[in-house]
Amino acid sequence: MTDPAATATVPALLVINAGSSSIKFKLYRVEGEDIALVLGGALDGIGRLPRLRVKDAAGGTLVDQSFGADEIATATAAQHIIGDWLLPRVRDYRMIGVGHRVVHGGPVYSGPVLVDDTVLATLNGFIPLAPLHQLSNLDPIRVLRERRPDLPQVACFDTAFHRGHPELSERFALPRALYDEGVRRYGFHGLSYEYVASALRRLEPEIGRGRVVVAHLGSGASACALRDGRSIESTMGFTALDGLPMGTRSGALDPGVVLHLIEQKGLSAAEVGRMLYNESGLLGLSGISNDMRELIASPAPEAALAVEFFCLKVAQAIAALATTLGGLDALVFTAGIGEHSPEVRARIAGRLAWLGARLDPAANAAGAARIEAVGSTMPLLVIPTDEERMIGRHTLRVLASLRG
Ligand SMILES: Nc1ncnc2c1ncn2[C@@H]1O[C@H](COP(=O)(O)OP(=O)(O)O)[C@@H](O)[C@H]1O
Ligand SMILES: CC(=O)OP(=O)(O)O
Ligand SMILES: [Mg+2]
Repeated sequence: MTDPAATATVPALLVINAGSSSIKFKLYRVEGEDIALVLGGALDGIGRLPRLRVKDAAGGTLVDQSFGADEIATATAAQHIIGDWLLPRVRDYRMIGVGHRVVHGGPVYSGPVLVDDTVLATLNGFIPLAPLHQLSNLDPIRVLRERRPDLPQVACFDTAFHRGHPELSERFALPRALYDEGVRRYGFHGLSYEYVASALRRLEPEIGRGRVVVAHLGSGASACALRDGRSIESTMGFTALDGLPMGTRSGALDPGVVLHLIEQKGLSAAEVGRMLYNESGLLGLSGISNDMRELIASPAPEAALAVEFFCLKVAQAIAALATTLGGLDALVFTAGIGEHSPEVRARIAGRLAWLGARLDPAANAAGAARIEAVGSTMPLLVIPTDEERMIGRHTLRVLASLRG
């Protein structure tokens, strides 16, 4: 029998976006300098309600399978399930490499990089700066390096798009030496913002050249000021804890609270970390859920408070970023909440009415690409993000540069 791998000639690459409770993956066919989606899936609810869903490029379901919590209790177990499912599918292709989302590239990386031992060791050093993400991001790289050492792997960073921020956006008001040691505002969700900036350039080139704030509202949430498609400032800082309140993360906080928790309440650093990363945000405020859908549906006043708090902080952040930009030519919503919640978009836009933002309720409810009303001083847009496609594009470029 012929080994299909020996006959497979169509080049393809795999993209992995591994998070704390989910692993997303996409397989792309390489077509010259572009990539075309073959299939994409996610295994989420790891350790709770694991569910593997995979769709083909046309949106047809290839797999929708639920597992017991103890069947897929860890990210490693999830990787094995995905690997076993993918293996016979990727055999039809000539795999040229794998691209990964890595959340923290620290001060070292301002663009995607081919992974080798030195890169991996450097990225390991950033694990404490992104405790919810970095280890999960690096784990599949390590496993694949063992199983397929011949396959080039490319790390693409959430921080890279924000490198080159003006000094004012990068600094904390802390002693200067700390900045030199790397204690800076890095910013995250950069792959998402880079994708949105490229989509804006394609869909609305004039808007793309202007002063735009993009609100990436998902499990993690941040906002970014873009000028001419380049990042000028982000609400996230040294870590992905800063800025907006998130599903389980506090967002910006008076640092005195941290001192209080340690000095007066006797919490250890690990306990404070757990509180700020896992027990705060929408979950902490509501005491009910970290999921915006559940909070919007809930009649509990605590849920309503959490939703309103979130929307207020997002609107405040947008106004602050508009100040950095010296004006606002457009506002873009993206990621899970930004793309799918008309309610949240309406509340945020409502709080920005003083800036002249006006939503068209019907377009907003329909999730249209342009949701501003006639008379709005600025376009309001919904652009679905695609971190995986951005990773795929970067990966292809890095692999092409290797071939010279
Ligand atoms: N229809 C919706 N209404 C409100 N929130 C939603 C909706 N759909 C998804 N979400 C929110 O989006 C979040 C996930 O966003 P996503 O960008 O997929 O996050 P991540 O990729 O960081 O895990 C969920 O926690 C959920 O709260
Ligand atoms: C950096 C970050 O917060 O990522 P996510 O939204 O995927 O958790
Ligand atoms: Mg995300």
